Amino acid sequence: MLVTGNDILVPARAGKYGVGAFNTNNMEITQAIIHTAEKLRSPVIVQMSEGAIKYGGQDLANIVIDIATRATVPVALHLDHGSSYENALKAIKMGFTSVMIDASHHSFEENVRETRRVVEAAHAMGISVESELGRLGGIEEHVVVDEKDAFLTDPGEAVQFVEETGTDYLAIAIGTSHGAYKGKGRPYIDQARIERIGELVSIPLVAHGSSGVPAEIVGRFRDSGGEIGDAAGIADEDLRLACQHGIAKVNVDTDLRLAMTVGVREVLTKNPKEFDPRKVFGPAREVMAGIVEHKMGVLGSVGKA
Ligand SMILES: O=C(COP(=O)(O)O)N(O)CCCCO
Ligand code: NA
Ligand SMILES: [Zn+2]
Repeated sequence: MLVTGNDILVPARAGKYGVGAFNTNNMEITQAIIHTAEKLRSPVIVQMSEGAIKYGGQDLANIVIDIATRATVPVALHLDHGSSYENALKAIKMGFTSVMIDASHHSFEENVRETRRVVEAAHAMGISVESELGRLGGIEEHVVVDEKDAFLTDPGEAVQFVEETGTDYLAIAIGTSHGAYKGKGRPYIDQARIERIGELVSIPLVAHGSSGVPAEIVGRFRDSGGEIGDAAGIADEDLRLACQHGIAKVNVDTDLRLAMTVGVREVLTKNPKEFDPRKVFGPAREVMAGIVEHKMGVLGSVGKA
């Protein structure tokens, strides 16, 4: 059934488990996400970035809304990294049940102002809101402490931000970063900081940049002709621990992008004569479903629907 982000994330925070928020750009990705959620009896968030809305528009949103509405587990459709009040409202008009206003690159005051505007409008329409405080960005080991503080979310500021905006859930900067190159070896996650913020702030917390970039998928990507450098993602153990301390929404896009590409490359390189789209995108759907299944196991959302 199609529900709001709060319907999924408030129980997740209370139950100390995480819920995957997976980005989609087409039907097969959406099916891999929602069908796997149904198979595992897990709630799930399907999210579209502004780029995905540009790419698939209302056509894609309708595919997600239709599959989510008929699903036997709770599914929310979320606007990822909404860049303006106008875009957040447009998404709500398109049928989104959760929206992010990402004003984290502005000053604290400007972020509060912009976020509060979206919260008031979204709440008037029964839609829940994600906002962000802190600078997302991989923290290399060599970064000295005060530079880390300049990037990562300050617990005291988080309390003030939540009070002043009424945001429903909060994306915090804890060392993760977007993409396949999150740091050398095991990327640094500031668990103490998550724990501190989780103690002070009771709303669900959001971890962006949480793809694991699993070595097995990276290996298959290279073996099927893909080119990728020294890729590294967030360790499963770090994610599991973060969900014990208040992280409830866990954003994953890169892992699905890699999985889809591996599925397609493996078919096309092994069967050069193949040109049936079902034989190309079907296997890709299976690889993505495997990624979704693994992630739900790590986050502890299996059986929670
Ligand atoms: O936080 C994330 C996902 O992060 P990741 O790149 O680790 O999958 N997102 O918000 C998805 C859009 C960013 C482009 O990947
Ligand atoms: Na941001
Ligand atoms: Zn993100």
